[in-house]
Amino acid sequence: MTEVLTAAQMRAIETAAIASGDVTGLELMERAGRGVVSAIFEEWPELAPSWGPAPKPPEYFLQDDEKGKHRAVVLCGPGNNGGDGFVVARLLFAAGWDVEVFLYGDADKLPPDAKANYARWLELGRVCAMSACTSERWVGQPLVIDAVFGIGACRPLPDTVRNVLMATVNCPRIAIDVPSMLSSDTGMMLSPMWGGVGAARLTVTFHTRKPGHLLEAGPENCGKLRVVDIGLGRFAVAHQAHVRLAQCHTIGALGKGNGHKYSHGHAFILSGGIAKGGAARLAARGALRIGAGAVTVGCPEAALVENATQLNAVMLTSVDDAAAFEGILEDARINALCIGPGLGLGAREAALVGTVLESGRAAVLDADALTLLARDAGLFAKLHKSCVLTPHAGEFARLFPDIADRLNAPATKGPAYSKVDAAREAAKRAGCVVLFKGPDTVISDPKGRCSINASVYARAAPWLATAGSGDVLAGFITGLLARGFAPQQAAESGAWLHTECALKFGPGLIAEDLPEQLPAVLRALEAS
Ligand SMILES: NC(=O)C1=CN([C@@H]2O[C@H](COP(=O)(O)OP(=O)(O)OC[C@H]3O[C@@H](n4cnc5c(N)ncnc54)[C@H](O)[C@@H]3O)[C@@H](O)[C@H]2O)[C@@H](O)CC1
Ligand SMILES: [K+]
Repeated sequence: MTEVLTAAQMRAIETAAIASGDVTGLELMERAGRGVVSAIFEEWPELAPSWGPAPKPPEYFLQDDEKGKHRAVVLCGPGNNGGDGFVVARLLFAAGWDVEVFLYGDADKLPPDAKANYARWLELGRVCAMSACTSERWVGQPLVIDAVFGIGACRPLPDTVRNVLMATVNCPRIAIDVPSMLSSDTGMMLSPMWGGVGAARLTVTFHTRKPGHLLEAGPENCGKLRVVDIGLGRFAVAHQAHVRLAQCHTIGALGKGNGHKYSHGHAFILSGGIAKGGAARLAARGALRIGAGAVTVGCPEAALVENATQLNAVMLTSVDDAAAFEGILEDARINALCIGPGLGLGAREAALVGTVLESGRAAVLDADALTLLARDAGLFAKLHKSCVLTPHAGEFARLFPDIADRLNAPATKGPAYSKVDAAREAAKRAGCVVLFKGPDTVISDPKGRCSINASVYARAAPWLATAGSGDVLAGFITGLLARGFAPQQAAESGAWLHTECALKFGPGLIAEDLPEQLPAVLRALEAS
């Protein structure tokens, strides 16, 4: 499932499923609880009930010496996340575990399905108040089930809950749906936790990933992430509101068929002056490798010799000023532009940004071009729907200071404002695609169509944090624009391929390596 759903969308789907008569809320809660227990046993098969000789448990799961039982402590909250917790408690108990349950909140005020499962648990064991969950409980490191808050968490944790969660630091903790101190819409910590003690070992969520699993502090706090199917597949949310996981679009379109080089597009990369050309050259290499038929670097006359010694398949021409560039753009075959990497921030460069935008051609604006846009509202106003902006967090804050402030403000009440919301608002204001970079890159078009390229979990590629890697990304997107990809698809596919190239190379990666991984990555993609 490539959809990523917010809390509100998840609730809408649940409501639609129940209204259809297909399933009750109680049944969904049962499926959720069963899914959590199955995920635990799949993750640690040695804990699953077995008819054979008792397998040796991992060291961190205490076996009660007398009874030989595994031990779990289930921390339940006042909503349906707590309800899932009561189901898990019952199922672990049925599997022969020793289970203790604590509740934050008033049992009389539990929502109906949670209350039903609370009552079922009471037939098997006790429920104590969260304030009675004292530290001796954690001796021997029982399995901790965090069912305090799920998608309903929207403000800082109550002290009682925060203290209990902090005290479980040495225990394996399984978060139901989302770790309780994390906003499922934003991935931001609702309450600070010292030195990562909030991190779960495993998070089991339902139906789809939520933005908070992928954005900001989410990945480092979820541990492993598992998505459990609870049978909501046929209930959809309105398409415009969708956020999807980024993917590579229409890879078939990158095949070269029988065309000649110019039928595969001509990308033009503008460069800075002497000793500043490396970034543009990296972008050019990326554009060429990803499939643009021809790529040209344009630099000031004084930098021609330097660039000529470094470029072969990439063509080179001098662009001393905006007037010269206007002349070059009379060649209608130039169909994608890239400006910003290593560009500089002077008058020549600002004028060039203006020419790029006035040409109406598909264009990637990165690095220094973003700073120039932030400085000049007149330039910003020239952005159009064939542009792609590729800011990292600092550049984003310069371009959209009010949006960045809103994004960084602590959440005190829901619904929270996420990196997805920020990218959408920025794209709408700019009137073009915005690719907001990070390990959790968010790509949005002005209509709010949005995807997340998450280089996290199995796709974590920390080696991408290397000088010049953003220049290559700008080149990838420019190359895809030259091949005729729509801006949103070019940005999304470029970001996805960028991560894949980093994964293919692995540790030790430098920016030059990225384009060189593309042939193998594209071949594998074609084969799949
Ligand atoms: N939506 C669905 O399709 C399904 C939801 N299920 C479970 O239901 C959960 C959502 O349940 P709810 O909507 O009841 O939400 P939660 O159980 O996440 O929490 C909501 C309750 O906690 C309170 N609360 C939130 N933050 C608080 C804070 N910091 N301090 C004190 N109180 C706080 C809220 O006021 C509300 O009473 C999901 O996360 C999931 O675990 C599952 O049972 C299966 C299906
Ligand atoms: K939780």
